[in-house]
Amino acid sequence: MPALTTATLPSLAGSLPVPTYDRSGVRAGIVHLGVGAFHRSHQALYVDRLLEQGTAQEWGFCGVGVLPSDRRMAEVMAAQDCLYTLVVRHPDGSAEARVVGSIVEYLLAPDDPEAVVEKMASETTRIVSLTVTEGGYNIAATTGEFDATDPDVVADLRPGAALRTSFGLVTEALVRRRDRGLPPFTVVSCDNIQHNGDVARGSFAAFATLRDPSLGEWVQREVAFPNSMVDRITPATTDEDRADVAARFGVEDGWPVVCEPFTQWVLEDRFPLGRPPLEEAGVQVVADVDPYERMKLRLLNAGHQALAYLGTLAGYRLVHDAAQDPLFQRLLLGYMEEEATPTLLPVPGIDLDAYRRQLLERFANPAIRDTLARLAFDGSERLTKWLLPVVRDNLARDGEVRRSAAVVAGWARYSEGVDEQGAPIEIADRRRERLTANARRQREEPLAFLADREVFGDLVDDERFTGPYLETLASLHERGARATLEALVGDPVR
Ligand SMILES: NC(=O)c1ccc[n+]([C@@H]2O[C@H](COP(=O)([O-])OP(=O)(O)OC[C@H]3O[C@@H](n4cnc5c(N)ncnc54)[C@H](O)[C@@H]3O)[C@@H](O)[C@H]2O)c1
Ligand SMILES: O=P(O)(O)OC[C@@H](O)[C@@H](O)[C@H](O)[C@H](O)CO
Repeated sequence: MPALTTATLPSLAGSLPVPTYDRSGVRAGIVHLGVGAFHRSHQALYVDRLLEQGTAQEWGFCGVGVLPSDRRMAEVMAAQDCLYTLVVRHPDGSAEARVVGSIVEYLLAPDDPEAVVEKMASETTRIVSLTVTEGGYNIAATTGEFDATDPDVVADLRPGAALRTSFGLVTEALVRRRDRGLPPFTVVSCDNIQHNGDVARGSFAAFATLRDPSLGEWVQREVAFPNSMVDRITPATTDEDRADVAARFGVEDGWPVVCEPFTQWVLEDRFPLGRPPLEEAGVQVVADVDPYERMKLRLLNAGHQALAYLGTLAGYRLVHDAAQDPLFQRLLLGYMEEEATPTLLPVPGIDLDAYRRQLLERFANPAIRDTLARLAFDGSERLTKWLLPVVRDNLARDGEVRRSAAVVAGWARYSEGVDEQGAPIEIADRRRERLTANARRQREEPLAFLADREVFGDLVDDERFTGPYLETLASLHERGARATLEALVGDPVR
């Protein structure tokens, strides 16, 4: 079976679509930091479509791995000439795939930070895009301030340091451009954060200010950070996925990507140095992304949080298994309709009822085999940024918070690190030690988990929230997740 490389593309063309454009003529006008599953199922595919249409030769990607853990990706990228297979899986079990060619270079920053900085500083780079996860912006959960105490950030501020962080690399590249009389590139965050462009601006400007206050002002003033909403459920690739790609499409790919059919990208049009004609590939280019972001983060991503912890406690491990359970469908629909939706802004062109129902179907897609563990990863960076804003908005308007409180109580119970059968739960969270220590005290001190003000702010002081929270937590301890949910969600799915 042929391994995926430029040389084998012609022989693969009979089994699946491969790039028909001349990749050697594609220039990397975009440097992307954080080439993981999502970048490869989403942004890289949109540009791949444009390359097929012949309208983006200046806009290929140079991928960058910022962390040492990106070494495996660097090896696969090197072995496969940056090519990979993207597999779209439908609920009926059918799948289609294509080989994506829009990433034309890849650099691993820990091996050669200077090469990464020079790539971004070069005149041909006009956009730097990011999928570095919610934690990648170093924003403290409750203060919303940049965390300058992070050891890697501190190291990157030392003159002459081998740069380790996105902040260090991007800022150094901006300084070089400024010194060379080149305009700054546009920075596009594609992470799941409300106002992701504004948050990126805040973090990069805060880091630049630590280097030199006038540099921080310059970043604030001169660098464009458009906001974006991005959506496509993309699980982590498994060995079964690799075997499936080999069996179905006859190609040996070291790191294919699997995703759902749905995809959406809503983007603000602030690109002083230009951009690819993304609307020709299906991107919605709008003046204000805020309503779209809010809708997606509060319905989809907070909905994922509702499945992650309570679903695991109820014995599920895969997202679709939990999402097909009528109890969870009622929980999700009730949360979305009665708690999240009243906190949304009007969303142009979107029928929210249809959107919610489509979400339930997307979650229930059995072909994706997404894991609850992926959704539960780093809950202190996710649940806090997606679900807690819904709670705070509802408390401000005297709205409903019962289901949100149950989800937080589910997270508290989950953080004890032992499931209802006594088996260990692996807590993967940067604040793991604190979270588990607090959770393990809560049988004696029921508010111990919620009292962590760095994570929850002053929610612990509001009885309208602590009331349903404590009730659910006690029920989870006494009766378990299923019985708790049965008592919580009454209405059948309409
Ligand atoms: N997977 C999805 O379904 C999906 C959908 C929409 C948006 N997103 C966004 O994309 C992000 C990445 O998701 P993914 O599925 O590609 O994950 P992934 O684990 O496959 O890849 C994450 C990448 O980010 C890098 N990274 C992590 N922390 C970093 C840091 N502090 N500094 C620099 N780089 C860092 C990793 O090294 C890796 O390259 C998510 O956190 C989310 O914000 C994901
Ligand atoms: O990727 P994260 O860690 O930000 O969040 C986990 C999931 O909720 C997320 O990846 C969704 O699958 C995605 O946002 C769908 O577009």
